[in-house]
Amino acid sequence: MRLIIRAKPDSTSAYVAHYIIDRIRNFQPTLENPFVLGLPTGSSPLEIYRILVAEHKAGRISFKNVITFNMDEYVGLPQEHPESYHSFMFRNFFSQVDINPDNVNILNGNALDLEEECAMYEAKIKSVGGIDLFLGGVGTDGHIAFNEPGSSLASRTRVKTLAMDTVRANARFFDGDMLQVPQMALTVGVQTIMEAKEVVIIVTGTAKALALQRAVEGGVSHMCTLSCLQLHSYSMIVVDEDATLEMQVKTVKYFKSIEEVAMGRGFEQKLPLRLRTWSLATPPQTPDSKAKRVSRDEECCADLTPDSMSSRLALPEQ
Ligand SMILES: N[C@@H]1[C@@H](O)[C@H](O)[C@@H](COP(=O)(O)O)O[C@@H]1O
Repeated sequence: MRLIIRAKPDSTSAYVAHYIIDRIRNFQPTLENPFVLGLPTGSSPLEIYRILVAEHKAGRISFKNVITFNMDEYVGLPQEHPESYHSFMFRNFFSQVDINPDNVNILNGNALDLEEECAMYEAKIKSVGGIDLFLGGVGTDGHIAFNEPGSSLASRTRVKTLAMDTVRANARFFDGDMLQVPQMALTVGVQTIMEAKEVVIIVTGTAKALALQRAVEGGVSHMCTLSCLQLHSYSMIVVDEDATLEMQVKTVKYFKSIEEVAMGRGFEQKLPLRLRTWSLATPPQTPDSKAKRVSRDEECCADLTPDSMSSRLALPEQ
């Protein structure tokens, strides 16, 4: 798992938006070989969508050959309700870019048979070859999509009852009235997310600091489903400084130093060639180079444990 730390929410969002743009561009999607993107709702990705739209309008990115799958949708809320995730996605993103509406997939929380709807969603993801990059946010209790604490780490797309904390948090979108917030949702499962080739999560603000701490420094646990990313071979959490407030200073410095090394800053003479040339800013271009990149990633992490990094970079002990 990589942890990228930026100073403020804006620079955090900008990093993620440009990362996604680079990924899509390098993939060079076509009608026959589209890029498959998993997407979230919530306030965390709003600035990312704004940047993606702006970059599209500037002619720097097209979504014509991109297929999307959204993470979740409320049960029982009409699609045309302004707070449905359908409305959110079309308002903030889809209606402003060149995506083919047929390529947009969002769970139908009003389907007659919700279980069948979930099974069909899983099947559709498989039929397009799986998700290339799943973007997500996190709830204050560490949930990913709507996989609330206690969700099975093997879960797949299903109906989920929301935790009281989530209903309370989402009441801000429903005039502050918890009674208006749907109490059930359809959500992709933890395993559905884990099967994406790459997972990128944005986390900003002090309200998410405890969740981030548990996910990064704690063990893998169904009580903080974001922690599942510790078991993903190609995952990245992009955070602002505020979100790191509950983590050990040593952990924060460790992840910052990893990025420094990856960017080759200051260590050109001391590090082996493979580390000097390994750059976080250069995403893989093809499935083949992606495989190579993963192995280099693992290679780096293998000999850059927090302890070895501390001594190599002479990080002060906390
Ligand atoms: N289902 C969504 C999640 O996908 C999202 O990550 C979370 C945090 O939202 P926000 O970014 O508004 O804090 O809210 C909801 O629970």
